[in-house]
Amino acid sequence: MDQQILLKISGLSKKINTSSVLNDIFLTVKEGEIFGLLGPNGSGKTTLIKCIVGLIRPDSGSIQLNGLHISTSFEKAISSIGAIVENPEFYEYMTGRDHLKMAAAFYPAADSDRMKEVIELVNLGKAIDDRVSTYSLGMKQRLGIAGAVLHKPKLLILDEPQNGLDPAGMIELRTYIKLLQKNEGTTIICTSHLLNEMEDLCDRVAILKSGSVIHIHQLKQEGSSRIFIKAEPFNKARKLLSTHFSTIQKENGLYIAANAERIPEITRLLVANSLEVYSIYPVKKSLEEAFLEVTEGRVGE
Ligand SMILES: Nc1ncnc2c1ncn2[C@@H]1O[C@H](COP(=O)(O)OP(=O)(O)OP(=O)(O)O)[C@@H](O)[C@H]1O
Repeated sequence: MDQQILLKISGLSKKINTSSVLNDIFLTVKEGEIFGLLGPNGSGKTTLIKCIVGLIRPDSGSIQLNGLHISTSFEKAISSIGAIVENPEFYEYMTGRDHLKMAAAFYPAADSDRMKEVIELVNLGKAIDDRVSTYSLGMKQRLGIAGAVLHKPKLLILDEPQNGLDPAGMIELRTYIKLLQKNEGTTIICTSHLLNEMEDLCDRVAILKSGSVIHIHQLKQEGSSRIFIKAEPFNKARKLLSTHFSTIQKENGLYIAANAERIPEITRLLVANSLEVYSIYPVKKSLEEAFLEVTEGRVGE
């Protein structure tokens, strides 16, 4: 079944002073997915997030959350969003629990059971009663997330949450974001300039450059545009395949440009030509490859 669209952005543009910071953005985010906004510094990620959460008003275009226009049904639409824009800020002398209590005061649904639930979800354990001054940056990020999901938002937005984290902190953060998606069905939008991190975390990624979406990359997909083949005799296989497909030789195998559905047909072709097939499987295009292709302007979506 097709996933429902939770967030729909159409024709969004924003100028700050005289420069265009967002240019005619079209995006849809599906319910339950982890969606990445990937782009270099200054590409417009934070500005786009600020438009979604109503911190700044776009010049044109529309943003709909669950079918509600942010511009006309702001309060209702925003009530299903939790967000951390830029760094989560805390009072160092207060405990993690004090902060959660303070945030819970805004949400009638955030009772003590929910508080317990979110503390478990981000695994703050006993540290929740320690002062924030004793927390690592990773713990602060997790406390920020706990506060942002107290009201069980449909959509959680995290702006560069990996900033300043060490590799272990990043792995930990990724684990909790994925847990939220799995256990609570939360849809998550996450911005970053870290390509590998986005690849490990997201289901889909939009690549931004100078305020425009230049590519949307599906990471967890069934289909594939390349197939890896190992067959013997190697030279005979290469000659045969290169007459039918665009072929690249790498290590001890061949990559051909074809979709996974063609594997049975290709296997038959190899066998009919008396080749021994040792391996044949689809290969997903990595985010890095897609990123290089679009930023070097070689292909579109
Ligand atoms: N309040 C502002 N005044 C002037 N220029 C701004 C303002 N906010 C953003 N910009 C400009 O808009 C562009 C996009 O900024 P934005 O912060 O959205 O990018 P970003 O992709 O989030 O980058 P970063 O990773 O550095 O936060 C930048 O060129 C920035 O200088």
